Amino acid sequence: MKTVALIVAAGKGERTGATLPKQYAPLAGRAMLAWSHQAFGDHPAIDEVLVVIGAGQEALLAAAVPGARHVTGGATRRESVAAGLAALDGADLVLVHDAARPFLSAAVIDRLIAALATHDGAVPVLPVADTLVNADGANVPREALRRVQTPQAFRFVTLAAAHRAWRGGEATDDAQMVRALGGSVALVQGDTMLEKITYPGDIAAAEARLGRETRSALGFDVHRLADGEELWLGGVLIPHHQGLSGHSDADVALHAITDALLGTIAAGDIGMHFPPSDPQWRGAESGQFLRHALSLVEARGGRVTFVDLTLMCEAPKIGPHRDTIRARIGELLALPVERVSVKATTTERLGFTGRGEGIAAQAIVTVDLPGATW
Ligand SMILES: Nc1ccn([C@@H]2O[C@H](COP(=O)(O)OP(=O)(O)OP(=O)(O)O)[C@@H](O)[C@H]2O)c(=O)n1
Ligand SMILES: C[C@](O)(CO)[C@H](O)COP(=O)(O)O
Repeated sequence: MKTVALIVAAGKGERTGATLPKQYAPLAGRAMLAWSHQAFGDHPAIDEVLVVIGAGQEALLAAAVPGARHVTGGATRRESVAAGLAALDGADLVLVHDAARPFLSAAVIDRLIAALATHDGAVPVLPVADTLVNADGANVPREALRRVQTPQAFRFVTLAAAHRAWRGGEATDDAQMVRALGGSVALVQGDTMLEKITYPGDIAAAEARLGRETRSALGFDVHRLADGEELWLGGVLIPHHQGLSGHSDADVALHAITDALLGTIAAGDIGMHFPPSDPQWRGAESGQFLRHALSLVEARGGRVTFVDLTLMCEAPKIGPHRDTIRARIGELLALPVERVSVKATTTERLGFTGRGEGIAAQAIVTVDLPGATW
């Protein structure tokens, strides 16, 4: 069973009033399209994601979702879906989704796919919460009405046939075409997070719906002191009769901060991203590891708000270098120096640090991230 997600992103987004098509506009730190693309990409039941873009939008797509598979769409949403379907070969199920509905949860995808066991199609819907009137002001009973969202899931052959057979003008969604051909379409529970971004102010409202969360994570590292090595701490070369040896320039402080930063987004550790076995990292400047971790956090719409570093050693004395180290860490993280704390302690001559065999570092990094959990 092959299940494909088709994201239609060929619109102009004219109702937002902005010149940049809305699907490429930044939303909580990344392009709107990237949110649903990742939601599909992360879902175990989705085998492939195809994006339908507007003519000439290749560069915008490459910046939003590097490497995304794509095809060029048409002048209307219906034509864009048809272009996407024509580009698919061998799909069993297809989920057609608006790039303009960025916050797609795995639960919605699950409900849609489950409903296809008994129906030709399935759409997520929400009840109407407002009192409704028609344009003349007469009340319209709302109990029987639902608001229809996307993704809309179908058996591929049914949707392709519905598009081929459609003669009814501009359909506003795909489910009505399938119903017109006699297909059954299940209504499953939608999600308020899936609201479509259409008008000015909708992006700000979506970001507010998403909220923000604060996360803190810990990093810890140790390196051995050795003769004939340079001593780099926090990106600063410290004059000392010994230096640290090990991975890269063995800057134990930057390694601890890098691990903490990776920890805030559960992105593994420094060794995973920069394997010590890889000769290109021998003697390398550790600031680049920290900047890489920062770029991963920023790609998720996160920003660092505070760093607290503790160095554990008998010597050298850290006090005279504290402010230089703080300034360098602040520079690497684009963080005001007031948001970088550097502390040092001896271990009372106990253990390997106490015997002067090595230096240990511990860091806690706090970040502010979009509140999404998918
Ligand atoms: N020719 C079109 C028109 C729309 N869409 C996509 O269909 C979805 C829903 O359409 P809508 O919200 O109406 O987007 P736009 O057409 O871009 O908006 P506007 O009408 O304000 O220009 C969007 O993801 C949009 O990119 C598309 O792929 N091809
Ligand atoms: C497909 C859709 O999102 C379902 O609600 C909606 O019909 C798209 O409408 P638009 O006028 O193209 O924004």
